[in-house]
Amino acid sequence: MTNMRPPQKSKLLKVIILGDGGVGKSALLTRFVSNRYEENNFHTIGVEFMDKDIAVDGEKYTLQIWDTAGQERFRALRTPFYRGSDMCLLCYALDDRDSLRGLRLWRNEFLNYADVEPDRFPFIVVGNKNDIRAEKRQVSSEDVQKWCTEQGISAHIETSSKAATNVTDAFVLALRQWKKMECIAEAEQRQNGETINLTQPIRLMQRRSCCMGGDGATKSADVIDADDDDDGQTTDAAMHAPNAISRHLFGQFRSSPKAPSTNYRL
Ligand SMILES: Nc1nc2c(ncn2[C@@H]2O[C@H](COP(=O)(O)OP(=O)(O)OP(=O)(O)O)[C@@H](O)[C@H]2O)c(=O)[nH]1
Repeated sequence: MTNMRPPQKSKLLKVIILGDGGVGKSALLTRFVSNRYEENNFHTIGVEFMDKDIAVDGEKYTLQIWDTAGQERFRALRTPFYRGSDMCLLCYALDDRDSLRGLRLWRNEFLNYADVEPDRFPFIVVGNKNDIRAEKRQVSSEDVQKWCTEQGISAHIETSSKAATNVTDAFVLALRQWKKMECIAEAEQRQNGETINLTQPIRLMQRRSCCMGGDGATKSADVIDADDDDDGQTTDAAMHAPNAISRHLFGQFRSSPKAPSTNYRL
């Protein structure tokens, strides 16, 4: 006999990162999962995913994060992988005004192929490259706030994969948005008198299909505990590079180099 609770199983959640080519989606994923940054990244072709364990508010999650090709010509390669996503990071670069405007198309493309309810799906907006010099910045906090309000998105955050700023926070923010949506869905189910399966996340959205990577995914060796900090903020310094990381590619790379703030208290 023991009083010990059985080890808590972590929930597997599929996260998708969308945005124009070159805004830094792959850099964000690499920084989050393996705490590395490369100046000369390759364009993604198709999609690739990596897993990362994270603990938020005392609960464990495995985030299966899908990085997609931002270039228009790879549309057909990326869209089949949208279904089954639990949350979406819409990513733009702070030195590229057009990449913020482009998020409307990204959101529409996602809604179209993922077949989810627009008002019930956890989107967050991520402004990457906030390490750039002030004179290079093309998007102000007011611009992004206005855009988010127009689109009905309640959370945005600025990050820098290069300087390792707010990267973990961006994923925690998305996770908290997902939890918020789950709570709303659960409350609605209760109101409607439906049976709630407490072992499963509540799904308002169309569910995942063949695109999940399952057990074959390589996971980072370390676990981020987003609750560790005294002030409730997560920090990238809390991350450690894992021993062996590999990406699961659903396309290939081609080798051509390319050229903190949030509205949300975590
Ligand atoms: N200054 C700065 N540059 C960054 C940052 N993140 C990425 N970059 C630069 O932006 C380039 C493109 O980054 P990627 O991560 O490949 O962009 P992507 O959005 O994945 O691009 P696609 O694969 O074409 O969709 C990198 O090679 C870096 O030079 C950042 O936080 N700050």
